[in-house]
Order: sequence, then C-alpha cells, then structure tokens
Amino acid sequence: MAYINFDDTKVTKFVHDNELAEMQALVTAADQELRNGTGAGADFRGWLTLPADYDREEFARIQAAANKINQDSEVLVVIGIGGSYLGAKMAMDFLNGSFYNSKSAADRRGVQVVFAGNSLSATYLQELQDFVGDRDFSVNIISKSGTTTEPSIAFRIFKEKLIQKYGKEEANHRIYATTDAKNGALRQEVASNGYESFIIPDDVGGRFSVLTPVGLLPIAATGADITELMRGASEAATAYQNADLQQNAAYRYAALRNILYRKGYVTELVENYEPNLRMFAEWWKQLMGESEGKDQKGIYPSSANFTTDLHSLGQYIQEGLRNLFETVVKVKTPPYNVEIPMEADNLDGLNYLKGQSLNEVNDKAYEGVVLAHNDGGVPVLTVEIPDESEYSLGYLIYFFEVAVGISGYLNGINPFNQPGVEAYKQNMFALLGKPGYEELAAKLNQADD
Ligand SMILES: O=P(O)(O)OC[C@H]1O[C@H](O)[C@H](O)[C@@H](O)[C@@H]1O
Repeated sequence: MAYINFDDTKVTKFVHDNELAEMQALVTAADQELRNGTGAGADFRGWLTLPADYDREEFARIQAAANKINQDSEVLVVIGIGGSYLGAKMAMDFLNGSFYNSKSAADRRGVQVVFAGNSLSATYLQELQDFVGDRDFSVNIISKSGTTTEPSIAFRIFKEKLIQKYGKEEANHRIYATTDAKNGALRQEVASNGYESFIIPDDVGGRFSVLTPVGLLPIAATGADITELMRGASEAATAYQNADLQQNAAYRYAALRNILYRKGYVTELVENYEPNLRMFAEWWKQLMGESEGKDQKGIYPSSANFTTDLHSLGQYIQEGLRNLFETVVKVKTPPYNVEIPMEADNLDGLNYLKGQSLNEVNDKAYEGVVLAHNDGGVPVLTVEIPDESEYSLGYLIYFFEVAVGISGYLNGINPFNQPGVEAYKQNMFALLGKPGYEELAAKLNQADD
C-alpha cells in the first residue's frame, strides 16, 4: 500500500476519466523535462535527488552543531525569511506540537527555537529580544543570497547582543551561518569572522531548501530525528518516479489541479484539521505561489485551518464564488487522543458523545465537511499521512515538491524561478536611499509629487 493515501474520489463529479487520461501524454512530457533537465529552470533541480544524495560530512556537522547549541544555550534564534524560514518553522511545529517553546526544559527534546528576520516589525524584534532576555543563546543566520534586508537587519541586532554578552570571540562561536557556498555578504562575513557555516546548494532554490542545512539545523536543534526526515523524503523520491498517473499520486495531484484550474477553479485552499499543521500551509503557499504564479497565470494558493475556519471562512467555501478547490492534508493517527467524559446532569447535551474520542469526532467533521463542500460545488482532494513522524513529514515534503515541478511544466511556466519578487525590493531600496538606486529614487519621488 502507498505510504501517502491520496484520495481523489471527491473530484469525480468535476473531472471525467477521459480528462485525466488525456493528461497522461502531457504529464509524461513534463516528467521528462523534470528528470532530464530539458525544461525551464533545469539548474534548480537539486532537491529531486537531495534526500538520498546529501553531504554526509556536513550532515554530521549539523548534528554536532545542534548538540553544541543544546549544551551551551537555552534559546536558538533562527534568522531568515521565505524559504529560509518557513520550512524550519513548519517542521518544528509539525514535529513538536503547538506548545514546544512553552514547555519546561525537562519536557522538551531540545532548546527553545524562536524566529527573527521574517518581518520588519520593530515591536516583534523588541519582544523577541525581551523573550531571550539574559539567557544563554545562539544564532542561526540563514540566507541563500546573503543579502536579504529583513534577516540582515535582525542579524545585526542579535549579533550585537551576542557580542555585548559574550565578547567578540565567543559570539563568533555562537553564530551558525547557512548560506551560499561562495557568494553573498554573509559568506564574506563567515570568511572574516570564522563562523561555523553550512551550504545551501546552488541547485536548490529557497522554497525547496527545507531538507538542506536551512531546515535541518533548526529542526535538529529541537531534538527531532533528521535522519528519519531524510529517509522519508528519500523513499518518497523512489515512490514518485513513475510517470504513469495511475501509479504516481503526486503526479495525479499535479494533473488534477491543472484540470481543475483550466475549468476555472483558480484558487486552491490547503487545509488541515490539526493546529500544528498551520505553518505547513504557510510553507506550502510559498512553494506553490512562487513556483506557479507567473506569466500572468497560476493557481492562487491559499489555506484554511479546520475546524477553526469553518466558523469563519466556511460560509464562503460552501456558497461563495465557485472558483475554489480544496486539498486537505490529513493525519490518520495523530499523536494523542482525548476521550469525551460523561457528565451526569448532561446540561450541555453532549452525552451522546460520551466515551467517544476527539479524534473520531474530528474525523466525522472532516467527512461531513467534504460531503457538504462537494455538494456545494467544491472539488476536494485529500493527502493523508499515517502519523506525525519525521519520516512522514519528509515524505509529505517531497510529495508536494515533486508535484509542483510537474504542475508548473503542465502549465507551461518555469517552476523554479521567482523574478516577480524583485519588483518591490528595488522600490524599497530606492526609497531607503541604498547606494546604487539613486536614479530609481528620483523617478519614484517624482511620481509621488
Ligand atoms: O534566503 P534568502 O536569499 O535570504 O531569500 C529569502 C527569500 O526571499 C526572496 O525574496 C525569495 O522570494 C524567496 O524565494 C527566498 O526564499
């Protein structure tokens, strides 16, 4: 049996068998582009083979760094944005639950891990510094380009805090830099200060980098088993190699979402029934949005958290504009269960649920929602993983990575670049007076008058 259970029975009302069969030829072509490197963006396919073919020596250094951080620090401040943030945060929440940082040290597998440099909010940065307080801490600065503004600013601030607390030399031993092998300002800083550093491979783009040191060091610092994470992804790489749509659920997912897109289902909501998967949706949105939203087309990736959002977005999903489809990421056996107790006076009328487990109730909610939304005209796909282990997370990550590669080629775009994200940066640099942007600044100021 397949490790991930992909349920596409709730799209049959919307997609005829022949439509999927017709996609096979296109999927086979997309598969060849992806595997043979004949498609656009071919230089950024390192993630395809990475789970089996990673640098073992560096992997051991990551584990050693995580151990050292756990010995000499109470908190690890992880600084990064986009692909240099979302994967680590998503994995940390997925693997450690909603209250990891609030647990006592004895109840945690690793140090507290907090994230900085993912916004320009002074309030957040101040609050984070207050949270760290006088405690021992280390910093993992992550940036592929080594020049992104948000993490660079946060790094300056926490670097100064480290130097004030420990002096320059010890501060240098508490900074771990994850960046490009050769280029960027951060690599230069590594060279002058001798930080321990890890490499983001040239052929792996930010949003595909969670299984590189980008994600692995923060994940390992929480005590999670990164070997199992890689093993899950590696076995998914083997499982999702076959271009046959009937054999390959990740490819079928890619084909179905393209069929739906072409019929006007232009927004995809990724959904969960477990709060510790909220950040998974954020990671997925970057993966899908930056990969597919270009050339004036692409599915808009959005998300909803259930059952919470059934009480807010539920109305729209049921009866609003019919341009939505849903992809539920479901956990078959969550780590915990809670039994609903009996209450003698039954004033709340809940005794019909006595003795039932909350996971059963959650499953019934899922079943009820799928049927209702389907009746309301919303196609629903479900991607079910057995549990919340490292292995399952690795598998799931790879499922969506390989799916988006195929999906992008099916839609005739380069899934591996992100030219559009530069536009606002240029303007921001000009408005901030960054050297080299004088001409654009003059133009923008003139437009303002
Ligand atoms: O890792 P960095 O170079 O700092 O980049 C962080 C992020 O910012 C950019 O704007 C890109 O759109 C993202 O793909 C990237 O993940």
